[in-house]
Amino acid sequence: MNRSRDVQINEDVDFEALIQNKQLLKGLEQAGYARPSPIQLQAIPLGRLGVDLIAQAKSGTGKTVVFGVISLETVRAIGIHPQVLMVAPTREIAIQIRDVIRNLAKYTPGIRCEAFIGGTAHHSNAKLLKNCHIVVGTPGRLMALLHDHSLITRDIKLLVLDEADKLMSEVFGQQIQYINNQLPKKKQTLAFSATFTQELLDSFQNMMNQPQIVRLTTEVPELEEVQQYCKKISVEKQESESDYSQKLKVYKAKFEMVAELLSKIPFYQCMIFVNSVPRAVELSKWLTQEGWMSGHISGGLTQVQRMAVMEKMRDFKLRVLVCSDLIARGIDIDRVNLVINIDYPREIETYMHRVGRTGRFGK
Ligand SMILES: Nc1ncnc2c1ncn2[C@@H]1O[C@H](COP(=O)(O)OP(=O)(O)OP(=O)(O)O)[C@@H](O)[C@H]1O
Repeated sequence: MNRSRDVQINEDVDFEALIQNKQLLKGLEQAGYARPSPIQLQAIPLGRLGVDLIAQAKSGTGKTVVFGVISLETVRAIGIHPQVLMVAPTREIAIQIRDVIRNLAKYTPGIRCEAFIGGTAHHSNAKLLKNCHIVVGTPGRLMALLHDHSLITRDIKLLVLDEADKLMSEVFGQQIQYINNQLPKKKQTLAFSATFTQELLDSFQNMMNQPQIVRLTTEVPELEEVQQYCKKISVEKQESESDYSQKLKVYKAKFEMVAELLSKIPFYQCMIFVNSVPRAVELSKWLTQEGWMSGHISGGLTQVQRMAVMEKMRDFKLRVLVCSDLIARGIDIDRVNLVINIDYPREIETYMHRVGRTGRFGK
């Protein structure tokens, strides 16, 4: 398969040149990873040295494998308390990371990785934490587990922050500081992001020790093989018409345009981003009536419902997923080759994340 330059390296290097651990190499091979991507080539050797690291690379270029490999090189299948803590901003990303780590660790006996997320039973977490070497979690749940002392941190040697720009933003920043304060001072910290700003760098000042920075793009990190188009929709406004009724008309016109695009563009799976949750629900229902295998996901659903929708999408039981920005980041669904934004996102970065749900690993 032809992949874009985003994920190709010029050097004649394979994973064996970066990693000695045979079991991990077998895990990588079984997962279908033959050669490292540019971010993997640069960040894995640095991370293995034990230094603090901030790594930035475009969406879908393999950042999870970077911290997956470094973590599996760090943990030992001994002791009953966690040794690695990974934090992700959404429950869906946390579950996805857990699955990638388990896959990579398939041939590494005795290593356990579990996800701890909000919306699931808290009481069963303490049991899961026993003998769990790699903990992946969302900030709120991790804080709760620290509060009630079920998450014992004394053996933690590595902290990973995925989607670090989001984790260090106003929404989660204080929670991350709190979590970090509960961890041993002597540990390695790795942070990953598709975007990079001076603000992000500053936010790590009191959390990292002279971090190494691996930054693969200095411009807007757009994906090379993803073609982007824009379609303007205009609806005439009657003089007596209210803004609300005009808005409804615009949405109706957008829905019809979506149906037209889905019929005209050949695609395997599509993600449609909508700013308003009620509109997302409405669009998904309407598309189902129109004969598309469609579902919707947003923070308005229960965790069980959210997981069921994601599973259906991954199992190809849905072709179209109408989404809020809940899953604009980090979600990796191989077959998604069409993304539609029916509203402009509120921030440029969000646009980039939404678009990055396709073209995964240079496809
Ligand atoms: N060396 C490799 N060879 C082939 N495929 C790979 C390799 N590394 C990662 N992948 C695949 O690339 C896809 C994207 O990886 P990943 O989700 O880690 O990207 P990311 O950089 O974290 O993206 P985002 O910024 O959107 O979170 C995954 O499907 C993964 O299986």
